[in-house]
Amino acid sequence: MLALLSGFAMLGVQLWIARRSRLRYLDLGVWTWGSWLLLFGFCLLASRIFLPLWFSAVGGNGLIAVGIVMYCEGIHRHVTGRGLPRWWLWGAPAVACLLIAWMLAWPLYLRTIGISLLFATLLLPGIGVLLGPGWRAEYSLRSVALTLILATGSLLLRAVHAARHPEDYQHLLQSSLGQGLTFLFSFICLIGAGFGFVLANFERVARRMEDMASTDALTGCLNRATADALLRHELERGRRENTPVGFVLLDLDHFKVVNDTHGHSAGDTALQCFVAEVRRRLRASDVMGRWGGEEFVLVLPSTDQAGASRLVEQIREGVQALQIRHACGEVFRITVSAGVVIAQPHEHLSAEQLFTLVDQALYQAKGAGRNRVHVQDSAAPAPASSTGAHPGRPPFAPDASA
Ligand SMILES: Nc1nc2c(ncn2[C@@H]2O[C@H](COP(=O)(O)OP(=O)(O)OP(=O)(O)O)[C@@H](O)[C@H]2O)c(=O)[nH]1
Repeated sequence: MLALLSGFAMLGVQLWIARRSRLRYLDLGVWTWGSWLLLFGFCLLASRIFLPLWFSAVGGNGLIAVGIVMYCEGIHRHVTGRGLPRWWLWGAPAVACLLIAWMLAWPLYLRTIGISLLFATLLLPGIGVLLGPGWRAEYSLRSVALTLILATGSLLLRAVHAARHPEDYQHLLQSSLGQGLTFLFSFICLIGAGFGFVLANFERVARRMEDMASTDALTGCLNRATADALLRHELERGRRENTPVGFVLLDLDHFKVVNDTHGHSAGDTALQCFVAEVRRRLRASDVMGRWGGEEFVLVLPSTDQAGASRLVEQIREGVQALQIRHACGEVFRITVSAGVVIAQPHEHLSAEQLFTLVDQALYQAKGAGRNRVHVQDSAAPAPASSTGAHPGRPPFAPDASA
């Protein structure tokens, strides 16, 4: 009992401290409460020598039952973004407390069987969600699933032990290796699950930070540095595997007018709708990045000129057909111009040269009246500087991928 008390006290303190750091917005709060409830539950059970039996048994086991439900609530919130169904969250602890009170009249070995089965049942919703959607979330959640399964198994073992050795369960302070070990092991597993849950929360924060460092917050596209790094990677792979790589620069037409006419937030909505429209036409291996403002790039591995032109023409038509509905109900349309270049493996074009060429192609598309696609021949000489490129564009920044 002392081991469990100190274990849950340590877990509670660590969760509480973790919550005061950058993890405060996560679901650790519910687990912290669950851990305190389990700790107080065990304190009440341990005080049965001083307190009336009904008080320590119902209060202690009841608090442990509520603590287990809180753990499952935390797992559900973490994995699904929603808590347990309300009827279970409130109903399960209430029914558990009633059952525990009812079991008081039973012989001790039967009460042990009943309470062990009750706790094991309360753990099931947490295990279920961890083995389902939780299995594909953070890796640390798998260790939480495993430890909760071990805790449930140990509780079941305790029930079996009590059924087969009722003589070991004659009075509360009777020592028995079988019942002591199963009890200790099941709750040590719960403590282990708590530490696994903290790790899963850290894993989630790390993943969010990684996403924030590599993606654009408004559109969810890769940011410029990441897209640039992937372009270089795909060029290298294209050379090695002797396959062409398509590079596309997309620029929304007269986007300043969209902002000026409909407002900046309508412009943001247009950018999001545009990205969704483009993305649904891409293959999983294609890369879409936001190069800046209303400019986006596509890196299309193993794509020849015919394939890239067809795709970009479809994108242009799709964008033209989009009806963008702003929050105030206003509907408006946008168009896009695109420059396309194909890097042939034997040409050994650098990312900088490719960008200069695609920039020229976009300039042609804009100059020809916008809402069109211009395919640039990669054999055309690339100018040494950005002279003649799309006016107003910052030159290609080779350090963007650094
Ligand atoms: N709403 C919104 N507007 C943006 C964002 N990023 C850039 N813009 C706007 O995009 C506009 C780009 O304007 P310009 O570079 O003049 O280009 P344009 O009006 O699209 O004209 P062309 O490209 O020549 O067809 C500017 O008004 C920027 O403020 C953004 O994240 N949200």
